[in-house]
Amino acid sequence: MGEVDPAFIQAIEHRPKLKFIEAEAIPVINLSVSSLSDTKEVVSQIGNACKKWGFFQVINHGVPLDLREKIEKVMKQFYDQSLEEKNKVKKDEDKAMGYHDGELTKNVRDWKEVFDFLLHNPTVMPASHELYDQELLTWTNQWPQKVCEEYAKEVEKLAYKLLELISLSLGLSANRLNDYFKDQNSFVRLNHYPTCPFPDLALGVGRHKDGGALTVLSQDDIGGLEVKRKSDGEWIQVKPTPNAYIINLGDVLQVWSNDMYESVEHRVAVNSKKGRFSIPFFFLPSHYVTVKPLDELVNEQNTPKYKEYNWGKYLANRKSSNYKKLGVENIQIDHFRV
Ligand SMILES: O=C(O)CCC(=O)C(=O)O
Ligand SMILES: [Fe+2]
Repeated sequence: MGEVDPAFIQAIEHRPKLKFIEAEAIPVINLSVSSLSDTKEVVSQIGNACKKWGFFQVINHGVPLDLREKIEKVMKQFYDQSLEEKNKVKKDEDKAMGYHDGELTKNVRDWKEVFDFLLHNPTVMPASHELYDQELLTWTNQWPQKVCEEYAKEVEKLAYKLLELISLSLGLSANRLNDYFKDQNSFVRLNHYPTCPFPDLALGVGRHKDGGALTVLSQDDIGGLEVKRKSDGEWIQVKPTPNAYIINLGDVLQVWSNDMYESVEHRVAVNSKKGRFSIPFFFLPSHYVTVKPLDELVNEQNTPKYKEYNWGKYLANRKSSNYKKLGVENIQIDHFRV
């Protein structure tokens, strides 16, 4: 990744900013509750953060710190290997999970390398994104490491806790959304953003919205994640908070909530001095789930704003654009707007 390869260059309007305005920080929410009134307060903070930002951070989240440190160590060891070694567990159009260093976001290459692994190994998925094709297949993990499995299970617990709090914040019962995750496609990504000689031209991950329900992200102390502020479209840095998790809502929650909450655009800036690591857990429904605005949240005045769609097909469609440069934009939730 040494030379200035034009494949990495962002269009001028999407290049990272060199100067940031002083901005109000993304809310930090303390999840440790000891009473019903504490829970109510947390639910209200989460609801407000979901409406205002689509992003928040959580502390006292219950994921053991030593496990997080262990997976960070394993991740660094993995990326320290030669490209030849890493390519032994490469993912491609047939193998959905594994290593890759050539992913694209919106047809521009990202300055990053990734390693993906499933929470549930194996996981059932549609064989293709074509709606007529009913064939299913299984996704499986490569390079299984015990610590990866343990970490994913702990973050899954946090994801359910957040799902329940979000559900309450929408005025629903705590477990209203849980059944959609019975055979979930959730996976963890180990992101490495190497130092970049032209950080003013490239991005670690180009602007995008996460397609799933929720993302539970651990970042190191380098910084680089930027969120598009809903009020004015400014890019705001998410300053690292030690041991916190960053939570953002994905397209599925936007649709379920019928736009009460939105999946907000974000991107990752890189830098020329230090590499950065981050670990998102993408909390994704089961492949057969039909995503549509929840019946409880629509009525005659507030009619459904989205057509229903099949989650597995949506995911398969997104995956198919990760490596190939397409002549068209890849699938976006706005394509399902009524
Ligand atoms: O590395 C980060 O901070 C965010 C990564 C991200 O947005 C993603 O992988 O979807
Ligand atoms: Fe993302």
